[in-house]
Amino acid sequence: MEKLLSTKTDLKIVPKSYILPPDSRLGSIKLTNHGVPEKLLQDVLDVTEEFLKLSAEDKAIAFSEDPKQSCGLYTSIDYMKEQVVGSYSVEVRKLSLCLLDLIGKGLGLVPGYFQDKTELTEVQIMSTAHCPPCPDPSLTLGLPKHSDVNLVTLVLQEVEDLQVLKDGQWHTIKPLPNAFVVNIGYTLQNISNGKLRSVEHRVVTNQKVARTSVASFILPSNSCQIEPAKVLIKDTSPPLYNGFTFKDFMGTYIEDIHQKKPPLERYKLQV
Ligand SMILES: O=C(O)CCC(=O)C(=O)O
Ligand SMILES: [Fe+2]
Repeated sequence: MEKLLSTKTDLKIVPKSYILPPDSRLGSIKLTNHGVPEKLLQDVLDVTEEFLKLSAEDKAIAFSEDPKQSCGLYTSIDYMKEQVVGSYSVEVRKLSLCLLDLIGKGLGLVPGYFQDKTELTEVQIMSTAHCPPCPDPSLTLGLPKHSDVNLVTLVLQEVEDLQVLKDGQWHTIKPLPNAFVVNIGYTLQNISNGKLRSVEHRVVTNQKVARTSVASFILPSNSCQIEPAKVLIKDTSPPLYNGFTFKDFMGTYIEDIHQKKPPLERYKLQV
């Protein structure tokens, strides 16, 4: 994979095992040997944990109700920390786009499908989730059950509390050292005309250790039109979903999540 990052357009070197189907067992891929330096992975988790250990007053300085407001304050007081988070976000974006190239190849899309239409992968959001040890894990979750709204999410995790739902059963995704967990989001499910499916996941709590994870999401711009890729539509495989602008989908996604409805259901076509 290291080679891939520097020779992105030459996909002939990709071993078949990197191309679809990913992990058909659980619908969630563990990505190793990806070329992002191990030290950078550890450093970004360390910087995140340091931030979370700050006092509530210090963290409040970086707080904003506005989701468009970036949290630059903490890392910008320290050049080294800014470098870590900056380099990490660049590397993880490169890797995500590379992965989307491979997914596109696996689906039979034209080379560069995700990157040539720059609007499709214009936005990157990084988030962190922190769960302190919980005296009674049966009483609460770290993150409730959901599927991601975007194209792909790369999660760094060290503690095994991430679970995915498969055939009505929750399965724990065991962390592998220096690996990313890759989750497919609803936007990619629509583009792939259902060939790839977003996976429902949640984070449970545990009694013994605190857990911190760092997730990076690749999303379209708000005005981007999302629809099943034309090359995937044939007499034998009609479109499964209506198109939408990403902004409209974000709105209905939030509404449907609150009402516990599957967010792509209202866009489904009768076939
Ligand atoms: O913390 C994790 O392992 C998962 C995070 C996640 O699912 C999310 O932020 O959407
Ligand atoms: Fe998620």
